[in-house]
Amino acid sequence: MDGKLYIDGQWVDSSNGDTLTKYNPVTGEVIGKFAAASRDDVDRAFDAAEDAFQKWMDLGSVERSKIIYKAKELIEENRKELENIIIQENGKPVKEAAEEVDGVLDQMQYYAEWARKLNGEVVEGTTNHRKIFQYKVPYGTVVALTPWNFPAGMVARKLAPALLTGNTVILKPSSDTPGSAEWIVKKFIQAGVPKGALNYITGRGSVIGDYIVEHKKVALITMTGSTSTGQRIMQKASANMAKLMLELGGKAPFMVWKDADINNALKTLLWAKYWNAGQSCIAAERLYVHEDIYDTFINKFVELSKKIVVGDPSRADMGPLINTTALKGTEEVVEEAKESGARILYGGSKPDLSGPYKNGYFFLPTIIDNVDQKSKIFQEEIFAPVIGARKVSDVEEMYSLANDSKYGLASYLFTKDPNLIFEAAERIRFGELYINMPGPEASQGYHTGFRLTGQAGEGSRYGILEYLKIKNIYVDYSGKPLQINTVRDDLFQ
Ligand SMILES: NC(=O)C1=CN([C@@H]2O[C@H](COP(=O)(O)OP(=O)(O)OC[C@H]3O[C@@H](n4cnc5c(N)ncnc54)[C@H](OP(=O)(O)O)[C@@H]3O)[C@@H](O)[C@H]2O)C=CC1
Ligand SMILES: O=C(O)[C@H](O)CO
Repeated sequence: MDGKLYIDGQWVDSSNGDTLTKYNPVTGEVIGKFAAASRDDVDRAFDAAEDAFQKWMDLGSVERSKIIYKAKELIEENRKELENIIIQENGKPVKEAAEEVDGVLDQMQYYAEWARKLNGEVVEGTTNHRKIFQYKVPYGTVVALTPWNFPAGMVARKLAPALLTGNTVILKPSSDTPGSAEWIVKKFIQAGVPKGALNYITGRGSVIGDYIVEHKKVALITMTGSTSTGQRIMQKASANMAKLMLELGGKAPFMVWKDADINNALKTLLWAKYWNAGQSCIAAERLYVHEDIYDTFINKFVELSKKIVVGDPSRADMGPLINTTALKGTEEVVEEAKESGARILYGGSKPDLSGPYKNGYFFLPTIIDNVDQKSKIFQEEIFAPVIGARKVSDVEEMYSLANDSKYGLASYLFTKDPNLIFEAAERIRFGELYINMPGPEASQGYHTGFRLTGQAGEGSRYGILEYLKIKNIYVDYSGKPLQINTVRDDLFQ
């Protein structure tokens, strides 16, 4: 990581020389420093994005897609470098880092394929010689704010569609993971994105974030992160009525009915809970199991969770939490659960690791039983390898508990009953329901949520259309004198 900003085609330090420090979550050691952008840097990035817009839009989607395909090729050729950065700055185990890069490539391919397929419509006007041309046009300058949990995947998911559709971009990644974003930006530049069309700035959201999202030149803000930050962005963005795409918190219910294929359900739960150490917006956060199979299912889940290997990324099944704040927050939630009478069936603390991993931000897989539906464990996004469990006895109870959440992104159901499958599809109020299968969301699916999970969505035709506005051009080509009822014709005689 060079730790510089990329503004108007130049790699530069922050104009006031300020920097931030990045730590390795596996060892707690310093990885390096990176620039903390000033307001002046932000202004210059917006000016550059605005200046580059017309030319970038005029290039056309086919030429823009060639650049995205090229960037994809460059990422693929050098993918090990990106995997290593993800491992170092996020702490992901080797296999998860490789999987994330697969996802990056898939998204680049998917979005590039949309070139020349995003056409507007010609609509009939009030007479046969009048038409309304509904153009699909880019918004202008897109601000992309990305999180640390998928530090490369989220960057690709925002850059590729924003650029393909002809918008110019200012990317600001999480201060916990600037390295992956910087590396990907370099590949886009190498692939031919012209100066100003893509700008990259770093700096603490709490310091520079308001200034960015309130900026008078922002047209669209796409952000993935916490609901509280999303709400703040929404307030601030109202200053300029920027279009918002906000992918925020989740609290996925994982429902296991009495007729479920237990092994498939357990395998999926191991993934849905421990993938990225529970730090994903689609992570299983609440386990509702039918009473007839509850004890068997939970006991097996505890036994399997004990076998999850943490520590050395080259052999671990699960990595650490992202930083000390996340670790402390998780410890507090578990303590609170204990005090409220819940039972810790397994985990509940840091693992006992030695050597370089001793100071890493690891937390054991943690399963908590006897959890009250109204408790923090069942209501707040925990974002850690911690899950609360509860018995259910009938379907109404299951739907009502599952839907009882302020978040509404992903949900899971395991059953062999076709009636239950179709009924759940109607009754579950979540943007995604995974039935008898694991996630994550596909590039061709629309990743969106109900309630406090946010606004708009990403992926699929619906997601890419979020980056385009509809402009209406009304034309009369009859060549005849106009008849306007409220304007007297005799004025023209
Ligand atoms: N839905 C999801 O996938 C994610 C959910 N989360 C949830 O959020 C919690 C906290 O994580 P955290 O990293 O603090 O998430 P944030 O929501 O604070 O950060 C997400 C992104 O927004 C930026 N940001 C922060 N504050 C502002 C602001 N005022 N204006 C503009 N941009 C801002 C961040 O930059 P910076 O890093 O510099 O603050 C980062 O790039 C997690 O524990 C988890 O519960 C987090 C990440 C992803
Ligand atoms: O935000 C997330 O956590 C990703 O979309 C993975 O599902």
